[in-house]
Amino acid sequence: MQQRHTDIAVLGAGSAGLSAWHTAKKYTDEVVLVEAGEYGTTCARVGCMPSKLLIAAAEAAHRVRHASTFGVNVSGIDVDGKAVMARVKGERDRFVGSVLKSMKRIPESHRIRGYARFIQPHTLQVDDHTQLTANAIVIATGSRPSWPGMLESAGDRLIVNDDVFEWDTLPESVAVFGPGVIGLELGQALSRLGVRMRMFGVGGAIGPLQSEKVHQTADEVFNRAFYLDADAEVKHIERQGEGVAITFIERGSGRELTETFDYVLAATGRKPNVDQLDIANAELSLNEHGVPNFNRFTLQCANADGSDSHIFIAGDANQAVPLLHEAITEGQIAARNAANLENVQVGRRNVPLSVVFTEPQIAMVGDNRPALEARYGGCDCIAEGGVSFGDQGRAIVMGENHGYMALFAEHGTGQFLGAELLGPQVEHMAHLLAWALEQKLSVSEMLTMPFYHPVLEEGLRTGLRDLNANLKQGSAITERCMECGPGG
Ligand SMILES: Cc1cc2nc3c(=O)[nH]c(=O)nc-3n(C[C@H](O)[C@H](O)[C@H](O)COP(=O)(O)OP(=O)(O)OC[C@H]3O[C@@H](n4cnc5c(N)ncnc54)[C@H](O)[C@@H]3O)c2cc1C
Ligand SMILES: NC(=O)c1ccc[n+]([C@@H]2O[C@H](COP(=O)([O-])OP(=O)(O)OC[C@H]3O[C@@H](n4cnc5c(N)ncnc54)[C@H](O)[C@@H]3O)[C@@H](O)[C@H]2O)c1
Repeated sequence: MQQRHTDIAVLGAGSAGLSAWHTAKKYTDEVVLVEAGEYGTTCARVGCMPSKLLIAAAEAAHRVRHASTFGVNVSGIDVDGKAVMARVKGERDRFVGSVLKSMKRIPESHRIRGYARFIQPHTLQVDDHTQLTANAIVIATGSRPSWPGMLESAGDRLIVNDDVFEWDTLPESVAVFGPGVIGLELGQALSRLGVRMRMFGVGGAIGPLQSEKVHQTADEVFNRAFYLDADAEVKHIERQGEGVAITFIERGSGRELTETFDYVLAATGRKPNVDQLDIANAELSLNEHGVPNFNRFTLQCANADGSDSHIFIAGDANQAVPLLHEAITEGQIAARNAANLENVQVGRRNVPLSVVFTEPQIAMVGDNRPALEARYGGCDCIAEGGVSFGDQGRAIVMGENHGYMALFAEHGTGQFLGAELLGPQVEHMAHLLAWALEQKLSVSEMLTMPFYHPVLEEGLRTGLRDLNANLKQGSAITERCMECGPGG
């Protein structure tokens, strides 16, 4: 057994762990990165990048299929599943390759391969070959898919996102459980690629949406494209022959149907990889899910006795905001503080921003409505405005005029607070709004910004004008912004 000591041990060479390692290295030469699995990160191997590659193929198929909307007739469309998956995997390998290349910047002497577990608060066992003690530790072990027991009846046909990106070709059919972020992105992509797909949820949730109006619009728009029952009644799941038979009550008709699918894709959430760390030996204060309690601004964990720990937790492992850009920021903050235990500082956190790459896209900026209600404690301080993309000029031009945006601001100050967007390419608008929120702009200040014509952002201007009117800081909109250009 090798005995080793280091200033800082970083557990997990994912996006959070890598950003932690590089930050820590600025403060000390004694930083060890421990990785249990393959190098390459979840984002590049089975997350952000391969999912966007599959979506890109699906968009191509969708464009061709709907070219006749523009008077362009394409005879026949043939989705070559093998070619689709070959490109997904080929480009995915390129992204993984660039991560692997960047790993070379981390000397071998700073890396340990193996699964880390706590023996004591400062001591880790890595597989059965190394005992590592560290002055400070950054847990950056990520998360993994989780699913309810009922899906286990699908046997070897139960799959998760990781499995999709190993396919050599597309299957005939998939039942997706979980209309969350992963389910919506992958389910819609598969459907557009010609895979027979039904999507089942519980409790009615669709992605991260909270605004009733946006949620309702999403339910309608997605259901025009594919079968989505966000509050499904699934009676029975059984592994049968070459697939899985699912008995459910069909939305709309109310009929009990039994349909067979090649696979059941579990997209029912992810759980942080802290349950197999022997975390009890770290003597930390844990929440009801067994995840260490930590400070969101310092990433420092709390000891069981309430004092500050030498352990930090970053990225999906802490379950707070499981997004790539947050994982990187958290890795930096955690490592900076792990290297300065006597002078732990609050790190700068950006305003919440997330995008779901469906079509129409979903984007969330700032706190959502329930979070704002909680913050303002029912003081009637929040104004809401909104606009449909239904008759937005550029969206009509593109043949993508569906969706709705809800915008929030503070009464009195007129300060912009956040938004829920469902619409064409709202990823870009969401960035503008996040930047405006970072700058603490008021709605009237945002309205003084330039808006080109004809662009989707003119729809945003209409929404902001509606919000401004509801703030009682501007004139009410009686009709769309025709003086700003047609279809604004
Ligand atoms: C399908 C999918 C699509 C996504 N799309 C997006 C997107 O479009 N945009 C976005 O912002 N986010 C997206 N995400 C989320 C994003 O991928 C994650 O937030 C991000 O990858 C988390 O990084 P991480 O470093 O916390 O975890 P990871 O990259 O998973 O790294 C954790 C590492 O820790 C290792 N490890 C675990 N336990 C141990 C141990 N005990 N000892 C040593 N090593 C250990 C693991 O092997 C792993 O390498 C997506 C996720 C999925 C699954
Ligand atoms: N575009 C992006 O940024 C992106 C893409 C993919 C993933 N991610 C990240 O990964 C995280 C995890 O994504 P996810 O989709 O696994 O989780 P999620 O929490 O977004 O969605 C899980 C969904 O499963 C549903 N569900 C739970 N139990 C169910 C059951 N028994 N039957 C049917 N449905 C059930 C939930 O109601 C929810 O809608 C996201 O929160 C996000 O942070 C981000």
